[in-house]
Amino acid sequence: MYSPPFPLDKVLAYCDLRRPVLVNNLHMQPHMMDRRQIRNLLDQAGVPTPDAVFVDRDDGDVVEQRGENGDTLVVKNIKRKKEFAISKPFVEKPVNPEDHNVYIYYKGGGVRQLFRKTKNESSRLDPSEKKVRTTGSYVYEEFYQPAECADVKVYAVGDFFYAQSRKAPHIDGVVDRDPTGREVRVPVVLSGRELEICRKATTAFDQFVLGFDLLRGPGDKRFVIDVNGWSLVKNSDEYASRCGKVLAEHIVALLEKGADLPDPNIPTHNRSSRLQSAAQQPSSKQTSELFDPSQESTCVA
Ligand SMILES: O=P(O)(O)O[C@H]1[C@@H](OP(=O)(O)O)[C@H](OP(=O)(O)O)[C@@H](OP(=O)(O)OP(=O)(O)O)[C@H](OP(=O)(O)O)[C@H]1OP(=O)(O)O
Ligand SMILES: Nc1ncnc2c1ncn2[C@@H]1O[C@H](COP(=O)(O)OP(=O)(O)OP(=O)(O)O)[C@@H](O)[C@H]1O
Repeated sequence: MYSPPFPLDKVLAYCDLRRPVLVNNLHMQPHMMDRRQIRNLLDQAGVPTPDAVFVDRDDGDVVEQRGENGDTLVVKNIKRKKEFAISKPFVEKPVNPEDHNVYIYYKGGGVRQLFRKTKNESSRLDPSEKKVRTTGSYVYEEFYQPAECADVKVYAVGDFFYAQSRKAPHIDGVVDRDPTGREVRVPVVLSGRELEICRKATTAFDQFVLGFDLLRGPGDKRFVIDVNGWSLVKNSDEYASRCGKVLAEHIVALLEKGADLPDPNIPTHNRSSRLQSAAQQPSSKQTSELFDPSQESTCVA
């Protein structure tokens, strides 16, 4: 996943013009920068996700908490004539997926605040808080207690799905690390149904390499709760060798299909002038606005 200020528009324009071999569909990236769009894509693809309510304060949504402990959240928008409700326990996720300040609200009171790991801490409990955040836009999702208190992190490389579990950060907020300092992870064998869900998820985003989180809820409930974009496993030789093989085969297959690669026999400065003439063609108007050909050598590097 890219983060601002990475110039995605410029990169997309460059790829449209030069058509390099792309492992992942870059045009899906903008749709992966908003948790609402991510959920919509998953839902459309038939990937199970927890029930959710969206709060869009920029669009005039108003939030009320009802019941003794504010256990029911009601979202209203008079202009749009909409009213939705969700009851605790629920998870409050900022619409920006790069914002990892995800809060879990428990029935009767208490909030577990998750954040990007700092040393060995991943979350903190405020036992008395009952009110949701009053600024910003969020996805509110039903909370499911995970089987074995664990998240399942899935790393897809084509049709190869590697999964590992780790203690869910809301359990006690303490990151378990091995003697090398890596977070403790345990390889997971995915069931046939889980693999089917994984295939649907990668297809939904048209990504060859994709990381996402699977929640094993009560009974046979399975949900995709988070999509992280390009992500690779850091500490598994088994994964590394299979990932390398699958990726290499995929890239060779793409090359055999005939990608429009820059001709390595043309020096970069000549390629820049060729690019300039292409950029000046009327059909490339948008590209030429976004992409400065004098920067091509930098981009290629
Ligand atoms: O998916 P990736 O490979 O891009 O990695 C993500 C994130 O994975 P996620 O999105 O699946 O949660 C990692 O979290 P985990 O999977 O280890 O929990 C996180 O590691 P972390 O917090 O440092 O954890 P530790 O290594 O200290 O254990 C890492 O931060 P950096 O290594 O500091 O960059 C992030 O990279 P980025 O998004 O570029 O900031
Ligand atoms: N609906 C849910 N029910 C139960 N637990 C959930 C739910 N959604 C999220 N969680 C828990 O909260 C954690 C953080 O949620 P999520 O993965 O959506 O946020 P994130 O900040 O994008 O995380 P990441 O660091 O993986 O990018 C999950 O790893 C999981 O433990």
